[in-house]
Amino acid sequence: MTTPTKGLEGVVAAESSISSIIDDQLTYVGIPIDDLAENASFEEVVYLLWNLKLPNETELEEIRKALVENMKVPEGLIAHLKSYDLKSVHPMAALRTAVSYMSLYDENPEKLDRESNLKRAIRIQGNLGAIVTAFARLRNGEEPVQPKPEYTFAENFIYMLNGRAPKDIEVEAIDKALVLHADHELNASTFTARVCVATLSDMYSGITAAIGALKGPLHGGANEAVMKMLTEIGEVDNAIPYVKDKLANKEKIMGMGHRVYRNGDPRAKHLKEMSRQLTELVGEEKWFEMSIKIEDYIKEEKGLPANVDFYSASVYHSLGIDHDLFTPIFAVSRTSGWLAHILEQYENNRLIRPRADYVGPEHAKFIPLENRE
Ligand SMILES: CC(=O)SCCNC(=O)CCNC(=O)[C@H](O)C(C)(C)COP(=O)(O)OP(=O)(O)OC[C@H]1O[C@@H](n2cnc3c(N)ncnc32)[C@H](O)[C@@H]1OP(=O)(O)O
Ligand SMILES: O=C([O-])CC(=O)C(=O)O
Repeated sequence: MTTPTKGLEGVVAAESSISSIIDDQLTYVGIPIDDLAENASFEEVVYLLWNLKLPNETELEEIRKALVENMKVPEGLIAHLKSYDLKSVHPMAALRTAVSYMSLYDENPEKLDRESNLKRAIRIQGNLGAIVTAFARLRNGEEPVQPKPEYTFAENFIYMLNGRAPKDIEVEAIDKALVLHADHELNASTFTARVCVATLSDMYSGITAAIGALKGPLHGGANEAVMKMLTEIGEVDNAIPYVKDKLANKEKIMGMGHRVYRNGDPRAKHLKEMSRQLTELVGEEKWFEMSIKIEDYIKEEKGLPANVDFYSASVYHSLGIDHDLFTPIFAVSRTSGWLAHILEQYENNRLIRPRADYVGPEHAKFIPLENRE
């Protein structure tokens, strides 16, 4: 048996037409992420990822309407969310459970043809937005807000979170963040989703598994951890002593480093600029200034770049979003990518089952219970 590659680093485990990272450049279906971040709405990206082409005007309007329709919060789901211990449960745990619960209301989740799966994908994508916003409101003692038919996905997300009309700058920031987080080749949560559905399990199982993988602080959970770190640092002058201390204790600096990018995550600069603008707008420039100091120091000392999670933290914080909702927002966006990969996996499926290099004891004897220490 060959020696395993720790963490599967550099291992090519699938063919995919959805997104690529080549020479530190990210594309969705061949389109550079910078072009999408500057010009595309989240709905356009969702359509692109699922159909491998940009939508025309009619197709775009159709998918926008279908997503909004599915952002309506089903009564049963609200009742289910209300049954959680809302004050103590983490929203990622709530989301993971709620998506699994959704499958109970699908007439036949095992019907896996593309048409059924595309309908299901719309339902899952829309409902994700509804679950996160409804959960956020319910735990504050507020009733969930239903989506407005004329709004985009990003507009509705903000509206359903805050219960008031979204501001232009909020829509710009959330739409951009949703576009930037939508897909990322074979990251840990997407791989998880593909492994899960490659057993021919259903889409809800794939998304539930993926949410579980995204939740961890080495992956999507890092954005919440970045804000925890910035809050602990408190003031700009404390930033360098804080990270020096962490590095001296062999602790990781959240939002820094990446398995694939060596010279920088191309998504980070868009969020960095958004963070600059938003922190200035709310008069809390310190979060941006602290972030720059940390980014420069870690680049200099460790040669590590800031990843997508780093500046998204100060962006969401400036929008007044609760810190534990940062990763759920990532999940709402990445669901579009997970669904695209699930569709792709079903279309050319083979069970994913690697081998392990056994390093445990050999020729061990069975000891009867009464003789064990
Ligand atoms: C959307 C996303 O998922 S983006 C990633 C989000 N995660 C984070 O921001 C968490 C912080 N970053 C990390 O933990 C890592 O950089 C990862 C998980 C993203 C990538 O990890 P890997 O490719 O496995 O690198 P690994 O953890 O093996 O680190 C390699 C070396 O760089 C160091 N290193 C990597 N990231 C960091 C960091 N953030 N802070 C300090 N040191 C780091 C490691 O300590 C290790 O050093 P060593 O060789 O002296 O032991
Ligand atoms: O690709 C990765 O390993 C992590 C990442 O940046 C993402 O999922 O967006």
